[in-house]
Amino acid sequence: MSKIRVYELAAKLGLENKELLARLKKAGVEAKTHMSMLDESDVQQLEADQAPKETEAPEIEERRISSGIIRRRRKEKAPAVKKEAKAEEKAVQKAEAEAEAGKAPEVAEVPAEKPAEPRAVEPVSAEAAPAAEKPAAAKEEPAPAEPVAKTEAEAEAEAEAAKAATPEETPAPAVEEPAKEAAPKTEEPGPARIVVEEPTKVTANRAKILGRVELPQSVVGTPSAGKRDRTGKPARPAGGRPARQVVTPVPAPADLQAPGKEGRGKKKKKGKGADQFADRRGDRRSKRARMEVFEPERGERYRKLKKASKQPKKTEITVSKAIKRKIRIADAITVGELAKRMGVKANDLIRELMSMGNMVTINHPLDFETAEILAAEFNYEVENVGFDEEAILNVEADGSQTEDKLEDLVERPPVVTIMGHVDHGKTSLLDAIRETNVIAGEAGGITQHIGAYDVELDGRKIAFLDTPGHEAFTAMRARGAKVTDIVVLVVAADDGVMPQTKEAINHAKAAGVPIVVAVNKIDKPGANPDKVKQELTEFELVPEEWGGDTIFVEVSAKEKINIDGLLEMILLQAEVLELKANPNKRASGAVVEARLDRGRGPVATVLVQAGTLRVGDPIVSGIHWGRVRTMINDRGEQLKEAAPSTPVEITGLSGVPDAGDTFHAVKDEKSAKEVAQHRAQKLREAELAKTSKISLEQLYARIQQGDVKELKVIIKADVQGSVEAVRESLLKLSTDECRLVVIHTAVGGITESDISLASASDAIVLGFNVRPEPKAATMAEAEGVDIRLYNIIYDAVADIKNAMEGLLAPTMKEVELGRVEVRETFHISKIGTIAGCYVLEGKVTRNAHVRLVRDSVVIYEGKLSSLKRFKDDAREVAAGYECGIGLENYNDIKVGDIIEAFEIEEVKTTLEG
Ligand SMILES: Nc1nc2c(ncn2[C@@H]2O[C@H](COP(=O)(O)OP(=O)(O)OP(=O)(O)O)[C@@H](O)[C@H]2O)c(=O)[nH]1
Repeated sequence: MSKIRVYELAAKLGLENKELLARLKKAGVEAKTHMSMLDESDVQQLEADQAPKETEAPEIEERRISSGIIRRRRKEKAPAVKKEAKAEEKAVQKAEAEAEAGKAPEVAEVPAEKPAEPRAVEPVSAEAAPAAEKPAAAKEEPAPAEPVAKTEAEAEAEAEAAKAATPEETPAPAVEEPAKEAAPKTEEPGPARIVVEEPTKVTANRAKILGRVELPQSVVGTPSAGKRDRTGKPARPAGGRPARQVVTPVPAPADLQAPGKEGRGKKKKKGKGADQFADRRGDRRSKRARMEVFEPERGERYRKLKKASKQPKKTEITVSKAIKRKIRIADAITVGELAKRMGVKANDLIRELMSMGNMVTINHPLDFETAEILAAEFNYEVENVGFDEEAILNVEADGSQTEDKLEDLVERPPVVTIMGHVDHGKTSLLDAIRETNVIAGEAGGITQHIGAYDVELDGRKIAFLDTPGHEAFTAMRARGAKVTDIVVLVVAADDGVMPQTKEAINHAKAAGVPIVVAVNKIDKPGANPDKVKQELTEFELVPEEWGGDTIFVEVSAKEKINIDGLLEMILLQAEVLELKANPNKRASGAVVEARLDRGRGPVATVLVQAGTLRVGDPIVSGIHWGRVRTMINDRGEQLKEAAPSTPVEITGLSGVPDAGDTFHAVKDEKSAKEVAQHRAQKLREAELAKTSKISLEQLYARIQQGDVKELKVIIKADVQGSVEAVRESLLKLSTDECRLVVIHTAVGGITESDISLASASDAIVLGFNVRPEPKAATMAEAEGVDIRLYNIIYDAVADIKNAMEGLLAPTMKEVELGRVEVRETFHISKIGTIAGCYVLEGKVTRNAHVRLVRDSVVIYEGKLSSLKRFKDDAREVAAGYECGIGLENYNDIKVGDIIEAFEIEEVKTTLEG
């Protein structure tokens, strides 16, 4: 090498340009910048200058920590490296001393470098190795690339310390392994894999060297030291410096830890969170590294443990605490939700429910009781935290008023509904009453038709509901309102008892409301009140003069004859009923009718049944709530308050409630809103649940549960004879467990009125050779009313008997295909009558079963003999098309008849509720 630039040399020596420049300057070599050129002589001069200093440089602070452990701290940076190296030699020194002889020449080659020059670590020490072995028996494996301190002087100087240290070191064979690893690494550093510290000599003892890795850390305590620590690798020269191959006597663990702590402390001060973590991580790693070095067994254990902890845990079946086994539900819960809360499979719940006789799906809502029983099976408890509406409304659980103290009760006017057959004079009678008995002192108010009104007779009031007819009456009852105290049954004296008269009687009886009979139109020439009385005895309405207890009043609505007499009798009946209410509490009652007024918003006519309603009262009705804004009566008078049995029209509700909804005045608007919202929620749930009314399928289960003590039946048939025959047969089926009660019978198709009665009374409807009117069928479906249609009385009786015994066989269910109207008929000789039809809805198929219905009565049931579209045979004809239909063996088809097409499907009886 002839010439070299400063930076090249610096790189070669692993020094900073600056540092090298400084050294050069010191050595008297002129070099200005890193680009300056140096001669060989310059370099030698530099080396010469450095060499002697080396020996002095090492300045080590030594402290004996415990027997055999000496902590050394380097005081200066650069030179320290060498010092340590030398200092550490202890273990080696002897070896060195001897080895020197052999080594010297080698080292001599590079004497100039010694001053601090790193040296390419080459397979140098082949020779050194054996030498090293000698001194420290424990230290085998002379590191080939080992840099070693060589200077004799040093070696000697340290010999002493070394001796002291050796005994300790030797016994640590574990150190050897890491040492091996360390070795190659030392080679890597720096561009010029230099390592050797000049003054030192090659030592064999590199096994320990590995451990030394720690020492520099402790000594330097710089961040870079921390890093080294973390990787667990041997020290790497920071900034490209050669690693210091320092052999320390066995580093004391305490000593080792200290630097780590220090480092951490420093970082904390810097306040760098991320660093802290990194540091901690590093610390942990170094700890492990140490563990591996010093406690291999423990390290192994640690690894195993770690491995074990990573393995996925096996699922353990745990039994939750008692408190967790309590499920809080609000009134109802679906099967799926309950399963989820209990942490069991929904299928298991469904299986359990099936074993309890309930066929349900995952979305089936369970009421509190069922949920409670079910949960108990799984060791869970169910708590009903449902919204306590009753408490807010101050009513009993069944919706009735809470018991008032006797002294609080005062007499209240009766509430009357007028019923009767069409045209028997209901409206006329209502008008007559109203006109003749206006409340005294009325100051010319304009009559308002608010759906109810009250009249006064001798200071005693009577409230009349303005919507005559049993349909409205029962509709209200079906909604839960028990409004009417007395039914006035209007029967035209010239007409007598008619079908609707009968219906009205049955509806009133089903509601348990007493009847006052008004025999109307007595002014008519053909009037025969006695005939009416006679006819009514059939219905257990026997006049008092004939020994019965029914009040009969003969009136003429048209001529206003005996209207007061009727009122008198109504009041008399009311007295018997001892109608009382407590006016001194928050009002409650029923909605008689309601509508949306363009100007005033929702308007409702309510009948106060208890308490006193005042303007400004917060109220809730159905799913609506609000505050009473205005209150008027049927005479258009503004009222401030309304006492029991007063019908008033109010505004202020948030929406239009339904007729028959109850209303309650509550403490404040907030409560009103809460109740309304809760009801809306329940309504949605009910929609989902669609709990049906009683049906034959569930009759047995319900009898068993004690739910059903009597089965109410409505019988409709094509002829009176059938009605009677069925009634007789059914009544004989009554048992101790379940009594059969026929609440209504009539000839004719099944009407909406029948369905509404069945719905209100939880009855089933039996039809013999009759069909439900289309609207009635829809209503029955909506209300969940069970309609059973038969052709043969025996079948009906057998079905009910079996149902009561839980033996209801699979039943044949009709699947309706379509309805066809007969619009024309043609008689074709030899073939018979062909009906020209129009398919109203659904479809009719060639193989369908059909039923010919005339006025809701089944005239024929059988099969089609032909189905044609124009002249062609058709397999099916859909709604909106015309077709020609012939019926098998039946020709008496008439225009206006309805042909119902259906298929028969067998349905297994289920116990699903
Ligand atoms: N002669 C006579 N006719 C009466 C009497 N009451 C009602 N009418 C007549 O009977 C017919 C029917 O009377 P409404 O009051 O409409 O009978 P309704 O029962 O209300 O009839 P619907 O509303 O159709 O159910 C009317 O033409 C009345 O004028 C009465 O006391 N005497």
